[in-house]
Amino acid sequence: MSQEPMKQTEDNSSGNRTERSDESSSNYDSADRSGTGDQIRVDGIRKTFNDGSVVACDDVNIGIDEGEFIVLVGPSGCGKTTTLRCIAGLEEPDSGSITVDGEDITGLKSKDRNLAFVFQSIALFPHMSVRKNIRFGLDMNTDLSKEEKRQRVEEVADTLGLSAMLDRKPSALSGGQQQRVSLGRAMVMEPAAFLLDEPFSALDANLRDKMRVEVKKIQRQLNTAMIFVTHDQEEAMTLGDKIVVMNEGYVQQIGTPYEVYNEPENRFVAGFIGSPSPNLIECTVERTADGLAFASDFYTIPATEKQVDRVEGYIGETVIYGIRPEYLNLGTDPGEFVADLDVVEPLGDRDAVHLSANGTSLSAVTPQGKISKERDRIHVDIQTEESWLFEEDGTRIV
Ligand SMILES: Nc1ncnc2c1ncn2[C@@H]1O[C@H](COP(=O)(O)OP(=O)(O)OP(=O)(O)O)[C@@H](O)[C@H]1O
Repeated sequence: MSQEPMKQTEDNSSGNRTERSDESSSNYDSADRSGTGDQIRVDGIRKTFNDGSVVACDDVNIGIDEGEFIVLVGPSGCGKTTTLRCIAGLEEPDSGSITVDGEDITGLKSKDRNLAFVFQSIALFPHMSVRKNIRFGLDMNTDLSKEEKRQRVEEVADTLGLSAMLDRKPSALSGGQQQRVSLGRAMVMEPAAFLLDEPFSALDANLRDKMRVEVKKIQRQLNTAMIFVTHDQEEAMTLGDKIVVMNEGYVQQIGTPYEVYNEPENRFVAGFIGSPSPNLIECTVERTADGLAFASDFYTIPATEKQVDRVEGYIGETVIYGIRPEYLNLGTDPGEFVADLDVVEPLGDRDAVHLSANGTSLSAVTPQGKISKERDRIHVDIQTEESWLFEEDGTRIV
């Protein structure tokens, strides 16, 4: 999707406004955020590489409550890992600050931050037992007594279901068990927060699903904040209490999974979250005998009451009409328009139905088996109340 990156301008987890990045300054006001009670605050982080020619992330503002599960999600290269590494102290930001429990930790070394980083690759010590692997950070960074360390390791092993495996070497564990040991190494340090960078990317799909549930359960149990990076929007939706959607270095929206799914603040978020992707249809705003409508290549979609008020000023202009696949009703007779049936793709309990209407590709989702693959033309209705409208540059209108 060709689109200018947009930057977040107002941190409000239920709805951030966005503006185009070519506008020079952000109206973000850190004073607005004082007293938010966030345990961790990322304020205005910018990080560039190669003498400033690569902007990895910019103007990143995130507040994380105690015990909150935050997921940074976005396409490859959008700046998620760099943001996480700045929080961890593995990269030094060009500007901005990071605060934990009210203390500015921006200048602290990684080891002094009391944050535990769990990497993409598992990286256990192969010659050490599970027990020693888990205890490693305590041996290196604390002067706890032997008994205190034993107790902590055993508690963590118990939480992770590793008690029976403490004397095994990592090679005698499955991939999922190894990943749990690496989580155990972080947990034993009792950090203020866990930072996880695509920790399940090396696991097969089934195990990844299981680990997601486990990590979420463990996080609930510990009630410790977690900042989790993934490029997988489905993983973000299942794990996050709050999701931070990033693109081209900028935060696009921060919200709960339902907020980013139901009320995307710009065209990028609309297109990135949800599978199959929503229909984003180019239309011209027109005045009709009945009011206002959006003329596409295949159908003139009437504006809803809510939309009429907002699009008066757009008559004659191009807008993007967004509608999720589940809000196209198929097989209604007579239907608002007719489309060609291209492919029916079984998803399990539902089918994704791919259509074309006068050259425009559309997707719908129907209950399993509702639409026969044998049909070639199909009537379609749009549940217009569920639609979004964007300006051509991607800014949400209504
Ligand atoms: N050490 C570095 N030197 C130069 N450029 C870098 C460096 N680290 C990251 N970048 C660049 O910064 C941008 C953001 O990278 P980053 O790794 O943060 O993205 P990401 O969203 O985590 O991507 P992925 O999902 O592929 O890991 C990319 O263009 C990347 O090439």
